[in-house]
Amino acid sequence: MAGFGLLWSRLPERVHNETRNIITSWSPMLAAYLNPYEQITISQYTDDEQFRRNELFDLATAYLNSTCMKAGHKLKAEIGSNGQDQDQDNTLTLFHLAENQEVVDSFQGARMWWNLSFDEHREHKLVLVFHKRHRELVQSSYLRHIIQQERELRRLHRQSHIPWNHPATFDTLAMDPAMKDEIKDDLTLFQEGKEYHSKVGKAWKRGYLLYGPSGTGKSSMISAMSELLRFDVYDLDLTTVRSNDDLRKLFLETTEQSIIVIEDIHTIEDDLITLCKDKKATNGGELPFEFENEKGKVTLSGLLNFVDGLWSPFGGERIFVLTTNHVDKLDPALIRQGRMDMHIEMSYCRFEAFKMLANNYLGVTEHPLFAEIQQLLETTNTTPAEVAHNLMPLRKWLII
Ligand SMILES: Nc1ncnc2c1ncn2[C@@H]1O[C@H](COP(=O)(O)OP(=O)(O)OP(=O)(O)O)[C@@H](O)[C@H]1O
Repeated sequence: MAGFGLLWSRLPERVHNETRNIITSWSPMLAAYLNPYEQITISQYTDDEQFRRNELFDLATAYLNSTCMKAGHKLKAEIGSNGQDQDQDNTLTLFHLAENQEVVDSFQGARMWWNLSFDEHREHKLVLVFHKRHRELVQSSYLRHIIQQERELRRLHRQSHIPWNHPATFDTLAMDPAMKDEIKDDLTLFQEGKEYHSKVGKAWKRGYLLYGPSGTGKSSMISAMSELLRFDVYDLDLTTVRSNDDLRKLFLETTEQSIIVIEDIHTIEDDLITLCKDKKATNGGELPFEFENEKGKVTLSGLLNFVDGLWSPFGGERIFVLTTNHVDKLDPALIRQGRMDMHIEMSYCRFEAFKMLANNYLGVTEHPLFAEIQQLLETTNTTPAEVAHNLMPLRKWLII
């Protein structure tokens, strides 16, 4: 190489221009041929217009933090929590790889060198270097192994941290059996609809509006959906959102195959509608499509884009569930067909639902006293939650 460098430095005087051009164009190929290593760069953000977070970067970083941590000499530390009560003394020290710390991983006997650094925009990037002969292994197995392992860990982690700890499934959900089947079929059709959605150019998402009084099983329904599809649940707290941009970031934090829930959507709409009405009054009666809420910048159209899943450029499947006790208060634009594809009324407990609850809680589907209970349920508005709550004392009666 030194000889080659020396020769190169002498070239201007000795070699004809054309020869120089040939050598110049050949030298990168020659260098690539001689260099036995290849590299893959994984940036923190994607290059497309959406400037999304690159999921592979996050998964690979998590993988390195857990798998190769012992090999790193330069680490960064911060205080984290174990996800439970923040006031308890349960803080953890979290370690991360520091910038420019190289770590080596080994996969099926092949060595992989990783380095975390900054790109020209001061965003983080990971560089993976490996021997040429492992190219196939890296492309077809190693990266897939990282993605699968970390997604599974994330799923388990999220499941243990989301407040969605309803154990309900469609089997235990007490509601009209025909409606239950319709919802299950709709969900299954959606899950199998990847090709259809890409063919018609629609985001692969489906919206469900769950409405009904408190205690009729809206949260239980979400749990049943997540159990049926094996999707994660994100319960979004929009009260902390300050702008459309925040809303977009929140959306981008969610992963594919997830159920994004906004509970009590009417409370958010209340803000918007009140302001909307105010503007209407001062705006010559024109109802503006975009307006500011009390916090300043969240707009109805931002909310609509959010539930339309428009910020998901590659359209991984997502389900949006809005719940409310006051369906009449919602803006028709938010719940129109195509945005909220199915409107599901969760209603008071009637006899069919009662029998399911009795089976869940007591293991009985028939009893002489049921006729009386049926009458009672048909003449009162009792929620399934109230029935469930009272089934234990009822046990005594039913067994006599
Ligand atoms: N349809 C139902 N089938 C089975 N159990 C139910 C049903 N509805 C309510 N329950 C029982 O009542 C409890 C509370 O119901 P859930 O939280 O699902 O109601 P909700 O409509 O989401 O109420 P809220 O609007 O107050 O959040 C559940 O944990 C479950 O035990």
